[in-house]
Amino acid sequence: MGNAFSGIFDKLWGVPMQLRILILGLDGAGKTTILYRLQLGEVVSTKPTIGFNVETLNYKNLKLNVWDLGGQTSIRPYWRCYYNEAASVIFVVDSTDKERISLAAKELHVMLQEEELKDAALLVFANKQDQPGALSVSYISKELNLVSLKERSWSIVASSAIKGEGITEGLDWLTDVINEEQVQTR
Ligand SMILES: Nc1nc2c(ncn2[C@@H]2O[C@H](COP(=O)(O)OP(=O)(O)OP(=O)(O)O)[C@@H](O)[C@H]2O)c(=O)[nH]1
Ligand SMILES: [Mg+2]
Repeated sequence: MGNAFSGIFDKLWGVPMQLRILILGLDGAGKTTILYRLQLGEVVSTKPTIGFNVETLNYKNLKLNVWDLGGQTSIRPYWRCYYNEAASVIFVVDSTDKERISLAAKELHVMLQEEELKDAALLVFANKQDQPGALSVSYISKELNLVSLKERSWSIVASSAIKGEGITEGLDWLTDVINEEQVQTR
């Protein structure tokens, strides 16, 4: 993990660090809602994303370039165009979408096999927890086979982008991991 982070940090030495974070996941999972919840602290009304949204967030001591990519089937092949130098991936799961949890798992593992993402920390949001019957974090964790990720820093956090729950907790974990890596590479 050290090399990728050291590359990112070396380039930015002495200036506010900018880190590329990707938000990925199937269509309708809540990626855009999470991005603007993070940036504006409120719920925005969204349309399916064709292409991407990118916003810069100042979070703690970090400057984050957060890329929210469209998740529709026809757009997913373009995710790879954004992998270069991504410090981490936020993968959003719609916890009410029981039919597509295995598809979400497949897309996650295909994505994680990419060489460019081998050092990227992974934060999974089990989103839409405000909905009745939402799948639990432990169920989603098993379905996504997260325990198989031996060489990667990962965490899964229950969230509701609508209610604003879990989002800060997840980002705190992510920025802590990034900061730890920074210390290790100094
Ligand atoms: N109940 C509930 N609805 C949510 C939550 N997060 C997002 N939504 C709703 O889910 C729908 C899709 O949200 P988006 O943020 O547009 O989803 P997306 O992942 O960006 O979808 P694509 O752009 O198509 O990939 C919207 O109607 C949101 O309001 C949540 O935590 N709870
Ligand atoms: Mg979107």
